[in-house]
Amino acid sequence: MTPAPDSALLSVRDLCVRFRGITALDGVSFDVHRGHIAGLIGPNGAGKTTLFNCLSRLYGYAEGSIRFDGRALEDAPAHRIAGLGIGRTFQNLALFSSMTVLDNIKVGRHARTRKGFLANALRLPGVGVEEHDSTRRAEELVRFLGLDPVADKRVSELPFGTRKRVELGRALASEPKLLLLDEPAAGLNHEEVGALGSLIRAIRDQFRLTVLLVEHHMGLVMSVSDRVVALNFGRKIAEGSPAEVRQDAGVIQAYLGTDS
Ligand SMILES: Nc1ncnc2c1ncn2[C@@H]1O[C@H](COP(=O)(O)OP(=O)(O)OP(=O)(O)O)[C@@H](O)[C@H]1O
Repeated sequence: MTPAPDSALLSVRDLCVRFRGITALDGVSFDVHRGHIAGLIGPNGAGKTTLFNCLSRLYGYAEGSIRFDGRALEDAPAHRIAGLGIGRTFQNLALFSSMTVLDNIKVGRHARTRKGFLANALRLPGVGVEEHDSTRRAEELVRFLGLDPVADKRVSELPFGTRKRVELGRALASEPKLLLLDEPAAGLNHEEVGALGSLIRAIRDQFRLTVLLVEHHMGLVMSVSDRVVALNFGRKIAEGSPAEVRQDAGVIQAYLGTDS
């Protein structure tokens, strides 16, 4: 049965993560609906990256559960996450800097192919058809992201903003149902942030995916998100439309860092 378009793709329930004495997440629950762009905000140390790391299975959690696309994420090891349909970008870019733009995007594709990265690298039998398909899909992404002029350039030669787009391409190449964006605006200039907002919406519409975005740039989060979840000291302090969360007294207080 095809799920209703507004049903939850991701359900986080009562999530708790502790690191030797620090409670990084303390009973966090929220849903992200299919086709939505959801923003996750909070001051430094609020627990946003910890939550992302739980979704990528890089961190385990002491209590709680995460359901993704109808299955418990606890059952999936970290190396299966991309294959399940969760793609991710990182605060510090995760790219092979001596490889070309096109090849970096193709690496992301290998989570989708049967033979995988190693078989392709070793040119084992049967990789030809998959290789052709991967190249074609990577080229489509290069065009979509406006990276054609630099497709054959090494990533190390490119400006930071362009490298961030390459990382988006790598994450999209695995055809995720859920795209996790970890501070995509960090290090970008004003114009680039404006273009990023339009790009995130275009990605959601073109690839019919769901986006969860951790971001400090309030202008970007509030303009692209359908829903916003706010964390502070590991707890959810607000959830709602961007307008509701922007006006929430607890959120304002958390950002101002004052009780007054
Ligand atoms: N691997 C770890 N070991 C110990 N403590 C950690 C670890 N990862 C996170 N923490 C702690 O958990 C809390 C939440 O950190 P987290 O990085 O998730 O916050 P954040 O909201 O992403 O912050 P920022 O916006 O600064 O990136 C912090 O107190 C942090 O020091």
